[in-house]
Amino acid sequence: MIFPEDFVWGAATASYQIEGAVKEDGRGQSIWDTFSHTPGNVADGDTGDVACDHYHRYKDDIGLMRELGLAAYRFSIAWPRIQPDGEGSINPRGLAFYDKLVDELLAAEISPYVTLYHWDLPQGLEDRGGWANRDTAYRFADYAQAVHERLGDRVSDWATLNEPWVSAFLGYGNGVHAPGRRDPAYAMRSAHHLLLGHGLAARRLREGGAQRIMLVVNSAPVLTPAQVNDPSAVPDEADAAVVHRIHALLTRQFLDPAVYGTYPEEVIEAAERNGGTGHIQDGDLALINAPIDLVGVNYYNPCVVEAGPGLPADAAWPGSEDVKFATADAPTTAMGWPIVPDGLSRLLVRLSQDYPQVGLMVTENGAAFDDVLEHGRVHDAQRVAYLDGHLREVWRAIEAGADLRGYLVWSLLDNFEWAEGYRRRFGIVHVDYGTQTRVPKDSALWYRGVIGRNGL
Ligand SMILES: N=[N+]=NCCCCNC(=O)[C@@H]1[C@H]2[C@H](O)[C@@H](O)[C@H](O)[C@@H](CO)[C@@H]12
Repeated sequence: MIFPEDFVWGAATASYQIEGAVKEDGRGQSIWDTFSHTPGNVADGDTGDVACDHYHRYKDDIGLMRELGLAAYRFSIAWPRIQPDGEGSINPRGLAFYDKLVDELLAAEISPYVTLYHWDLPQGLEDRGGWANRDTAYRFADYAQAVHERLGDRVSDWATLNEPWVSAFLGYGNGVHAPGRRDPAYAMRSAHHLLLGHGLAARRLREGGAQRIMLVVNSAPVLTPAQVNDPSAVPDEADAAVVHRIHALLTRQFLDPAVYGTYPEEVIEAAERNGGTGHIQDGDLALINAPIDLVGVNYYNPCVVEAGPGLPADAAWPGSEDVKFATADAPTTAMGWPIVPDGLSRLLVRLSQDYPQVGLMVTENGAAFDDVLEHGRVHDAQRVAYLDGHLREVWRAIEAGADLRGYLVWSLLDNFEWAEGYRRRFGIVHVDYGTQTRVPKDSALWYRGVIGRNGL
């Protein structure tokens, strides 16, 4: 299986998950600093205070990327390093770090893919309502413009947001993520304001001459248990309705406004039942519908649903009250997520058909397994099998006509896995957090071969 000649092979990380140095060079506090330091929120009381110490080790990490033959590296910029309180003057030392990072990547002939927001909102903005406050969307656009003005001469690929669904519904809905708020109306408002921030920022980036702009979403094929292993299975009417609605709430809620400037009716209905639609102002959808070049797809597993009793009220997301989230008849990763490789090709083909105007890139795909470092090696055969299986599906989606531009494995390094802390390892490179020693796992060596052959 040989991929297109210009197919982009890379890896992805995020600022709060790898940088550490949370009080260095004028960095302000983020909602994840607050959340992780609040007892009970993160497994084992872990925080991102040190993480992979990437802030100090970025040159060596880029050397690792070069040895693996990566063509691209997706990283996020910590907004609190750029504007410690989320607005106003720019912190030159914060911006200088990313300036050096970009130059080091270019010197290693690695293309920088910048994510402007990967969940570490400045705490000052959260104190003023966070994403539930419409003004945050405008502050995000200001921040995006300031970063692009400094890096736009060397960075061609820009993602505005990473997974707005997670920011809104895990951050403001069920509180599993920062800022840990549990209010379905706030979640609906936050989803809209995140999208508004995307649209406003995308316009500023385009005005500044950005070459490629993308919105990165966590997405999944929404399937009934029978459909997981039998694509020809026909759901009954109740299950079909639930599948349609959850697809609208998980994926279309974000891609329809961004690509078409419309909301699915299921989103309006969910908002009407959770605080109303007063936050959706005339003209907002036109602002959100800023032209983008790509959709970044983060895929881990399918979303398996059937009609039935929903999650408990404090865990349900608006619109999912009568939805039973089912298990798939499939092996699982250390996160308990089902391993269903063809879910990726089914998703990519569906997105290419629903949004033919934009290209696609797999901006995250990977798995956590209970890795063991022994005699200086990590024989992570399960991760090799996971990546191999999913890459075969990426190839199949391309063969089926999807405009797939590249694949970025999640993640380059073991890192701070949000509410799971450091107990879950997604990296193709092992990190010993006590010594900060990096050891490429077998999956990294395997991935290097895939890149060298441009295929499987
Ligand atoms: N069932 N189930 N769940 C599917 C996943 C729920 C949404 N979480 C993600 O997609 C996060 C994405 C994030 O960008 C990255 O920062 C995270 O480290 C990875 C791994 O967690 C993934």
